Amino acid sequence: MAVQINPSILSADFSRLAEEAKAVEGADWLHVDVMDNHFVPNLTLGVPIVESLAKATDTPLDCHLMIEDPDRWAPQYVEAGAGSVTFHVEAAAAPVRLAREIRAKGARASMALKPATPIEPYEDLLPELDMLLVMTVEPGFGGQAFLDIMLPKIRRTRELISKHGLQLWLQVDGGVSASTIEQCAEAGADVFVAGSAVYGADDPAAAVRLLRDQAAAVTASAPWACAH
Ligand SMILES: O=C(CO)[C@@H](O)[C@H](O)COP(=O)(O)O
Repeated sequence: MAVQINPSILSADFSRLAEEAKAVEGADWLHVDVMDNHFVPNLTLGVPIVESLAKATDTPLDCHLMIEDPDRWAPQYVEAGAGSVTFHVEAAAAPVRLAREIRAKGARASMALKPATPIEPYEDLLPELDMLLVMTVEPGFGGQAFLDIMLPKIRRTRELISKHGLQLWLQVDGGVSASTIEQCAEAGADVFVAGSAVYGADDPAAAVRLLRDQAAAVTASAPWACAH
């Protein structure tokens, strides 16, 4: 599979999470935004809800931890049933140890960069990861405008992945929609988180398919595209 679409449940109706998860079955992963009101100025959900969601859907969970002290909490999200756990490098005390622990527990390890965090200092960490997330908005809220000044960072990250011959996925998150997904794909992203563009659509499952088709059309000719 060359591209993946991960609907973000931040834009879903939290009183009907199980139904909202089922509404996007067919998506590659369900993106779960965990916020603690410290690392970001918003509060969402935690381990018990992830545990319930994992039982309510067959779609694997991609948990994005926008929290302080991910070194302590990330392993608990793996135990709760997440198939992929993303921690922020700005918050992690020991990112290499944490990535190894997530992998050892059986999940994919992923690291996120806020918009002002460059990728270059972390080049040597890339082999420790299964996915790198380049935020295309300031983390904390859905429905924000896509930051197109992140496109060069996506491009540079793709170049580093190719330079090292790695298979890790490159995810973008924030303001991803039918208007912006092609630019992200052209820059080298292959995993796309979309909240309002999916859950704001009349037919969320159809929105996922359309976004996937748009991105796939771009990456089909990309030299870095490969089977995951
Ligand atoms: O992590 C975040 C926001 O911090 C995202 O996952 C948003 O939930 C994406 O929502 P849209 O920008 O697609 O509406």
